[in-house]
Amino acid sequence: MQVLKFGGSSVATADNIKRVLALAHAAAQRTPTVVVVSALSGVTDALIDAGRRAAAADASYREHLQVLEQRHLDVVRSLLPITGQSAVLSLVKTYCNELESICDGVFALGELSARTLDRLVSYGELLSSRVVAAALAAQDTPHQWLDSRQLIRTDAHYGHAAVDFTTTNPQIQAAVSGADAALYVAPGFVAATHDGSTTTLGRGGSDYTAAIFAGALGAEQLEIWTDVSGMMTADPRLVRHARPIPRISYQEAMELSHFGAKVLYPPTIQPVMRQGIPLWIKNTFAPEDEGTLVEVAPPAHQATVRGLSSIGAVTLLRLEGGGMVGIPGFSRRLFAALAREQVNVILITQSSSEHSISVAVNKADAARAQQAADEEFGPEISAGRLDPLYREDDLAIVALVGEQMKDHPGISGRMFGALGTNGINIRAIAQGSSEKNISTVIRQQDVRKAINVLHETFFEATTRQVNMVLVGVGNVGRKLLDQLARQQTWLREKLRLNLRVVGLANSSRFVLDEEGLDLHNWKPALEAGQPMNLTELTAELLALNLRNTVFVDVTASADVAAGYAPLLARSVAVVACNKVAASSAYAEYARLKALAHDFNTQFLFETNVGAGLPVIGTLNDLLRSGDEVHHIEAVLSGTLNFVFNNYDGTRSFAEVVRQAQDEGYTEPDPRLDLTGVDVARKILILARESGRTLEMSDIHNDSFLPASCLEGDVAAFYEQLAVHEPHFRGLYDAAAANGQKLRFVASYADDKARVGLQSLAPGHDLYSLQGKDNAVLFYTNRYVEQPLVIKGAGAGADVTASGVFADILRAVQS
Ligand SMILES: NC(=O)c1ccc[n+]([C@@H]2O[C@H](COP(=O)([O-])OP(=O)(O)OC[C@H]3O[C@@H](n4cnc5c(N)ncnc54)[C@H](O)[C@@H]3O)[C@@H](O)[C@H]2O)c1
Ligand SMILES: N[C@@H](CCO)C(=O)O
Repeated sequence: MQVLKFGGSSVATADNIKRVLALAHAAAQRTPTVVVVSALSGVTDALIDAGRRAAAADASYREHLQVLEQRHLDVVRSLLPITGQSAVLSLVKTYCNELESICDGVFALGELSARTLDRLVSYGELLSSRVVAAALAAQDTPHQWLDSRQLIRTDAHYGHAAVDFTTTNPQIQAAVSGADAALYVAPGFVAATHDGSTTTLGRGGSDYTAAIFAGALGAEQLEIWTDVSGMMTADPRLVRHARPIPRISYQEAMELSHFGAKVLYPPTIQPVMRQGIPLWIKNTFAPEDEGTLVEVAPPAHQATVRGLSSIGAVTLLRLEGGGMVGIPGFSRRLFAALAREQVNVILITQSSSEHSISVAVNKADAARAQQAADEEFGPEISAGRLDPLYREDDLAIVALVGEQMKDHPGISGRMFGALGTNGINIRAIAQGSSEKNISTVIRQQDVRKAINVLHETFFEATTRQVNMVLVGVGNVGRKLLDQLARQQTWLREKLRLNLRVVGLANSSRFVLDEEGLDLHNWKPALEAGQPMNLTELTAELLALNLRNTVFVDVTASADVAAGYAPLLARSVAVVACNKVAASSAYAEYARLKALAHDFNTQFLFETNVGAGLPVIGTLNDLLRSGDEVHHIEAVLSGTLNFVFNNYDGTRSFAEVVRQAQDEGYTEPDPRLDLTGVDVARKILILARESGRTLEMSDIHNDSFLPASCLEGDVAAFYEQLAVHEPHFRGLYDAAAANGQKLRFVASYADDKARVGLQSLAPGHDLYSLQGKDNAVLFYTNRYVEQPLVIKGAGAGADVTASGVFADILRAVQS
């Protein structure tokens, strides 16, 4: 004996019912089968709506009932051959006439009682089960229609009646054992009181009907046929990679279904759990899919978290005040007051200080709950011993479910860590001591992000989505996009990162696309984007509320740098090769670092010094391991090193500078390189990263550039370089005469930093630098006689882009 239940979508149309017939027929070949059906999808709601209209003296209920009648007649006509239609067509009409009479009565009285409503909605299942039975008859499949109202006895709690199993079980057993059919069809949801008045078992109650039949008959299994392929690891409407859970315990299934996994009506579990009857959840539209098996003890599995669930539209109510500490009875009074108002409490937390109790309730119940509690505690509130009940709306509950969580340390740590690094604030936490469920209350608007982050953390060790916005698509930005495009597959396969660029901007346009831009063809999307406006870009990005988000600044713009703070404050990581922020006022640099720390995110700018060379990372490692930097000497300008390596008077100084710019070593404005400002910024950043509180004005800059080179624009600057050719030639000749080379050197020692041109002899550590190389010498407590040296290309779009790339990976992997 087995019981199969088909939900509303499985019987929504004639074609769907044909699938049900085939499945039922096949099942009955194997073993006697009871088929329980829901109403056609949408019918229960339509019946409630018709009843309410009638009660509100709105005569339009008649047209609504006609639509319902027509829908059922149409299904019969397309499902059955003409010869088999007449009996069931007249039955449908009879039922619909009864429905109309009930509604006419409601209309006349202007009142819809719970009892009448149950009577009204029972017709949904009566109709659908009769249609299915008639279709079986038409195809000569032996079967018997069972009237659940005569078999399932309940109390008179209309709308949510409680089953009297002592009477029900023998009635079901007698009805089935007395017949010799192999296939039975019964309406779900409906039952009756001892005196025959129709009741219903609560919304979703057809599952429960099926479980009651299965329990009474000691069925070998219960199958719930629906429109998804099992109970999913998370709501598939929220999580694209949600997948069916192959096996799950009754307890876990109950937790998940209580918490919003709508495929199973929670009471369903009880009758089958009592007898250990296996329960399958299967997909009518993909019967070959394995589905979910709910059983006593599913095999242990590596994923200790079995599923995730969420409930939206939650309100948190908090009773707080010194007056409740150590005094028994406050929680009893609170819960009694809520119970009197029929308020269902979804979650409870109380701090061990006993200073506050928080309860989560459905938003629809919140006003009643608040009033009930305020009335109950009126005297204490007036006396100032308790605060008025505090209410916070627009919240949701997100929960991890899994029986094995209790044996594994660190699950809640991973949960809170994953939510925290994504800027999701947890308002309350609840975990029962059985630890089957760890629940967090968060903002409603964070639910999608939270569920996805948690799904990735607990179910998708294989892929983590990273959402990146790149501002600046010049030399470095374009190279970075090339590198990302080339590495995307590798990142997915080796690092399990699905790195997507969801936003791009240059100085004129920006584009955001939640689905990710095509890295091989991003230009058309950017050109079709909106006019660049950083405030709008930031607002739109934050509104998308994507997980693992990184904002990458590859501009040289002070405006863009000024926009980091609001991003960090929402836990968006910032990766900058733009040096403006880290070299701005110390207070700003410190504020951004503190924001990153406080909001559990990253502010990384490795490429600010030495481009792709690991300079800042190495310095941080030295300090973290307890070393102390007391002296730095460095060549930090790729441009100036290139210029002084290539200038020997055979080509003009201006030509060599132009070549550096053409090859992509200079700043967008090359005067920043030639004046030494770019180098001053870099030594300032190194000093700060070494723990010193220096400002730009503390850096002594011995510029070698004649003052007139800075008057006017970049074109005028090149003209002035040409005018001052003898000056540059003089500098070169003086050094060459002594066998020396010109190097623009930055140094830091004794809390003082300076930058300037030096003429270095062959033995000097910085003498033999090639091309656009940089070199940094760190003298520390551990590197005393010989410095720690970092050396290599210090400018160039390719190396810089790879440094930015490394920072992005650091930001999302930390
Ligand atoms: N080139 C290198 O070797 C190197 C090395 C290290 C760091 N950097 C830094 O990289 C940054 C970019 O250098 P680049 O050579 O790619 O410059 P670039 O001039 O080629 O590109 C700059 C990009 O930024 C965009 N931009 C400018 N202002 C903007 C604004 N307000 N809003 C949006 N976009 C804006 C421009 O449209 C352009 O797409 C600079 O900060 C530079 O210091 C460069
Ligand atoms: N313009 C810079 C780029 C690297 O920061 C340089 O030449 O060093």
